[in-house]
Amino acid sequence: MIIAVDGPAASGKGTLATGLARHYGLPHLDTGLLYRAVGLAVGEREDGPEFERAAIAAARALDAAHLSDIEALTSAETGVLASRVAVIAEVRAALFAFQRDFATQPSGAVLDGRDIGTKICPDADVKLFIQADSKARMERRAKQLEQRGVLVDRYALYHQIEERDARDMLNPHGGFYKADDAHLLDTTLLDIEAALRAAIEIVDRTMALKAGGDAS
Ligand SMILES: Nc1ncnc2c1ncn2[C@@H]1O[C@H](COP(=O)(O)OP(=O)(O)O)[C@@H](O)[C@H]1O
Ligand SMILES: Nc1ccn([C@@H]2O[C@H](COP(=O)(O)OP(=O)(O)O)[C@@H](O)[C@H]2O)c(=O)n1
Repeated sequence: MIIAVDGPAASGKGTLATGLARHYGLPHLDTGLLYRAVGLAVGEREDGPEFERAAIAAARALDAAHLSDIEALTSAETGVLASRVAVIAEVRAALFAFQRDFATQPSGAVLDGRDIGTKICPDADVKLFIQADSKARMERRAKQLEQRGVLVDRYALYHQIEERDARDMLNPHGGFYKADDAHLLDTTLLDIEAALRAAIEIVDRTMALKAGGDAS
């Protein structure tokens, strides 16, 4: 079984993907980490040919060693860098095979990101599109960073998230929209347990329908 989980920044897709992977005993790939690793490798530079060249080279050279510094990878600044490298078609192409191979391993898999249901796994068995209102998402991300001891400027964080969401939605190579066959799950009013229960229900119902069973 392949489960695709997409959604905007801090909507809770990683938390849900982790929970679904645990529930169904599937491996999980957080594809945002790949873009973050490329962004981190390039570092702060102005947009332009040099930035593009460095990003493409970093994407082609990416390996597991680049995914270990979780603190640097998950910072809000690295998130913005990730969204800047993510608009480069060659970067997305360089990361495609790794994601596709992960998705199609015999065990099945859960992947979360922006384009899993549209581009990486249009054939996924179950697609979830996670949504939550932007204030809730900012507050969740702020708390997540504060728990790690990061000093958070909520005003700046809100704008970083908005900037990133806008870039992702307009990304001509990104595929960041809800696939027609994706199930929308709004987690604004759900805590983590309730959101996971709802996601499991969707997966079970979808798989039962596929098997020709009656899930009602
Ligand atoms: N339904 C929820 N209610 C409250 N907090 C949540 C919920 N889902 C996730 N979180 C918290 O919000 C933060 C961001 O969640 P995460 O799964 O990393 O988002 P994403 O992968 O979409 O960026 C984490 O600290 C997580 O524990
Ligand atoms: N499948 C993916 C995953 C991430 N990304 C890009 O990488 C950035 C960081 O993704 P992420 O999933 O780690 O970010 P959060 O939603 O966790 O904040 C996104 O803002 C996108 O620009 C992408 O283009 N495609």
